[in-house]
Amino acid sequence: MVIDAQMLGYSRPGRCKVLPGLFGKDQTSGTAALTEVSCSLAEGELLALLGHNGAGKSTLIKLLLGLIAPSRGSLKVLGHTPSRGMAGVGYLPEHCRLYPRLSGSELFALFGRLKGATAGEVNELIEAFSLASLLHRPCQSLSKGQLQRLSLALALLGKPRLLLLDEPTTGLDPGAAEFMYQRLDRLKQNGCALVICSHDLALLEPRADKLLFIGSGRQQAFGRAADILGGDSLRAAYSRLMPNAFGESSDPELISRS
Ligand SMILES: Nc1ncnc2c1ncn2[C@@H]1O[C@H](COP(=O)(O)OP(=O)(O)OP(=O)(O)O)[C@@H](O)[C@H]1O
Repeated sequence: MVIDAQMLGYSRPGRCKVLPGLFGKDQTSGTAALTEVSCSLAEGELLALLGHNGAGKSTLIKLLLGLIAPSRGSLKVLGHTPSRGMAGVGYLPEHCRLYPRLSGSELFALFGRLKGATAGEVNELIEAFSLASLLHRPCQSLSKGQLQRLSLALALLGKPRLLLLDEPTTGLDPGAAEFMYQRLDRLKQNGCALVICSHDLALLEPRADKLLFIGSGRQQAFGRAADILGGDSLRAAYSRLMPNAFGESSDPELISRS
């Protein structure tokens, strides 16, 4: 099993106004950001992580990456308790902050060394992502789509067995988004497990093996896509499972203000 999460919960550390940091180590006294999430993912499967803005999707990704530790429940990634920078896991963040003045070739050299990638592997990625003509430009001069292509190629250094992608197609034109998903399809066929957090339901629908819906930090549904959809479109299932999904804002903070 690539991911095995049981009754996972995460509370943000509380803050004391009089003595800041008083509750810093006592995570149970903070705000619950994620509650009772149970899910699993095997090799070559794609899990679509769905939910409204602020639902807790990125928080779950941070738990899977070992950037934050669960407050409750158990979590294993590739058979281990997740830890920062663990081998076999690639990550494409929503806002990719690469060193702006470094060129693509410098970034490949840097991250390639960190991830133990061979020169052959780097060259394969440069070719697969059509990056050769962009490699000598500082990455701050690249367009959104070019930067996203470079970022995904960098995330694949070290041949990850699990790839986590947070909004991989936001801001991409339809051609660039399709290119991105074609690359992801190929990785999946080669056995890589994928977790994709995205609001682009049309691109996710034909590809997702499993669906995890999170609403206000709480799991609304998890299972095989075919079982959850039951013949519905992903948009219809989203609307059925997530109250106020369309039309009105589903962000509880916005609802309470309206
Ligand atoms: N560092 C932080 N400190 C305090 N609260 C935070 C922090 N990061 C996120 N939150 C809050 O936790 C909740 C879940 O945030 P999260 O980023 O996981 O949502 P999301 O589902 O990824 O949203 P989006 O689709 O908008 O990216 C939100 O209410 C958010 O405001």
